[in-house]
Amino acid sequence: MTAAPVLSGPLTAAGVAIDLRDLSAAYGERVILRDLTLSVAPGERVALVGASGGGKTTLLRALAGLTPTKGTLRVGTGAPVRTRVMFQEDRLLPWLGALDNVALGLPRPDRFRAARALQDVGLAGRERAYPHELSGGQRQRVALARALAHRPDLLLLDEPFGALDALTRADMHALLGTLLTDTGATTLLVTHDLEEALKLTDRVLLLADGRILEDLRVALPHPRRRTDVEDLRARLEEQLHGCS
Ligand SMILES: Nc1ncnc2c1ncn2[C@@H]1O[C@H](COP(=O)(O)OP(=O)(O)OP(=O)(O)O)[C@@H](O)[C@H]1O
Repeated sequence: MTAAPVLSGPLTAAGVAIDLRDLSAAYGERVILRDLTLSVAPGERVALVGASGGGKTTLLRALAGLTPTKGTLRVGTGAPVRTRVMFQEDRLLPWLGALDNVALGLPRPDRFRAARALQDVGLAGRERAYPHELSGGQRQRVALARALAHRPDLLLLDEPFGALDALTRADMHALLGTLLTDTGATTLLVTHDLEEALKLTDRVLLLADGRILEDLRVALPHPRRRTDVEDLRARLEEQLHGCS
């Protein structure tokens, strides 16, 4: 287990508000999101859970501007928004070392943030390591560092730990819990792991058939332990079974 580091000032960002009204999205004739209305406060951490095919990834893609939508979709106040997405696969470039992967796309004066971000995810000393020289968990740490080094206002996490074993995932939860508190980014996390949702976020949205069926606030202090979230998890599980 790596000690959870603390992000330094240069990596913090101002989260943005999200305002969706009657938002719909479709692939051809097939409607995926149906008249969604949702407000997310700046810096809020929200989990999207629900059965496969319910539209979670489509909603993330819409927020990243990658899926055409109808209705109102506002992210921030009109100024450019720094959005970063982290996926289940690390999507690192195999021919670049860890530091260069993190620095990719950063303006030259901001490159110092890459080393700092690697340090904050517990990979100081592995700057030159190529992706194939790192474990799956370490590669996801690099991917997380890459996202954070850009100081995102909006952080979109699409099942980022879905491919990791249970122990590595627990490590990543501890790490991400600390980093999210320090970054200030508005965060949306798509996950099938209810414990992950309840440990890391303050609000859990249950999405089914393109609609929000439940909007659950998690008013428990961080860091959260498994025992803290057990009741809520049972309630959510019931809801999930009810709509699958
Ligand atoms: N590019 C696409 N073209 C056509 N249909 C798509 C496309 N992407 C997704 N879909 C369909 O849209 C529906 C919603 O997909 P989406 O990935 O948003 O669901 P999800 O809730 O994230 O599912 P999962 O939990 O399995 O990742 C699915 O039925 C999927 O097959």
